[in-house]
Amino acid sequence: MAFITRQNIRSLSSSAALRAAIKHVTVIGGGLMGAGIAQVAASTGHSVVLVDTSEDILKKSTKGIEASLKRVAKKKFAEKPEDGEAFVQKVLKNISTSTDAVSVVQGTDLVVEAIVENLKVKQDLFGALDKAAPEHTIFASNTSSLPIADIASSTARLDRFGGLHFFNPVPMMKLVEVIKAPATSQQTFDALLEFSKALGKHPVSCKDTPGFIVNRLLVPYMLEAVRLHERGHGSKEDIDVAMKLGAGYPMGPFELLDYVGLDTSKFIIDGWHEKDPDNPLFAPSPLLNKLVAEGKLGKKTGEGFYKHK
Ligand SMILES: CCCCCCCCCCCCC[C@H](O)CC(=O)SCCNC(=O)CCNC(=O)[C@H](O)C(C)(C)COP(=O)(O)OP(=O)(O)OC[C@H]1O[C@@H](n2cnc3c(N)ncnc32)[C@H](O)[C@@H]1OP(=O)(O)O
Ligand SMILES: NC(=O)c1ccc[n+]([C@@H]2O[C@H](COP(=O)([O-])OP(=O)(O)OC[C@H]3O[C@@H](n4cnc5c(N)ncnc54)[C@H](O)[C@@H]3O)[C@@H](O)[C@H]2O)c1
Repeated sequence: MAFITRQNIRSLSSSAALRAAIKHVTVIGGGLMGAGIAQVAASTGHSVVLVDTSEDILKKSTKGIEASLKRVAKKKFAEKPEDGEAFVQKVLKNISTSTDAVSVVQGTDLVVEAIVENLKVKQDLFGALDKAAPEHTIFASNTSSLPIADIASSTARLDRFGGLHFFNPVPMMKLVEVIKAPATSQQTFDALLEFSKALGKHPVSCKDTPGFIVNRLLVPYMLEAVRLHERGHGSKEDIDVAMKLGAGYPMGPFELLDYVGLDTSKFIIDGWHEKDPDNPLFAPSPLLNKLVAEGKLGKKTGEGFYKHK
């Protein structure tokens, strides 16, 4: 049985206030991840502004969100398709779009950044947003591989900055890694945990260490798969089948690389190579570099390791 103390009441009311606080969410980057995060936040009753660099990209993001919502609705409202259509329209109404991040963050409780995996670009973005966003606004990055503390260093709100690492495809994947950097306040961390739960996700707590939990284990595995293939010790098809049928993974490593995006994969591996140049695991992959140079970025461009419809 828990005793009610003044401190308990204070922390209960502050966590209730935090829960109530995150209503307006700005998602920056309308690509694979940002569109998914915006969709899930809007589906759970948040008011969302999705930001990208052009109207054309935002139109594509909105079309993708609508298609994904229709897949969700088809399952959820199998018996009553008209309720499914109403659900799709209601969720879409919760999302607006903009190309002006600085002006939209003026009315937001939480910024979730999901732009290109490049430290300088992320720092520049957050540096500009920091000057425009209200005091209470929490900043979070969906980075796969960069230290949260390094991204946050371009702002003056280190205590209100954390990591929210979602998984692809966001509407289907239940996990969110919530990252507490050394300067992230407990209140911010709790608010991010609560927000993840409000999205219907399962949060796990992570320290700000390379790759957090999942990518610390997943990236070396993916790297070894590419090396195995480059050494001529297995075709990509056989490696994929082996990991699906032998290890029970839903996708093989080459299918997953195409799904994640080869550009994003290259950013991750190049960044780790730059930090740890003597580690042979992180050495550049001629095969990956060739595909990226040819614009074959995986599922999103129609071709990567495989051709996609
Ligand atoms: C040497 C140099 C090499 C470089 C290496 C560098 C490595 C770097 C790589 C690290 C990348 C890290 C990236 C990131 O930080 C972390 C990640 O996100 S890792 C990715 C995690 N994701 C996965 O592992 C996904 C695995 N796949 C799956 O779980 C499934 O395949 C799937 C995607 C859910 C799809 O399921 P399938 O059964 O295969 O296919 P279906 O099409 O039948 O779908 C099933 C079911 O799901 C519904 N659905 C699927 N997608 C969506 C969607 N986007 N929106 C809505 N609904 C969706 C679909 O409708 C089906 O529903 P049903 O018909 O069953 O009712
Ligand atoms: N792809 C994955 O599986 C995956 C999974 C988890 C995390 N992540 C991380 O999420 C982030 C985004 O990855 P993604 O796969 O969605 O990339 P993506 O290339 O699909 O989308 C990135 C989007 O950001 C936009 N953008 C770039 N700079 C911008 C800026 N300054 N302002 C506004 N928009 C900008 C681009 O136009 C693009 O639409 C990366 O940090 C990545 O590491 C990716």
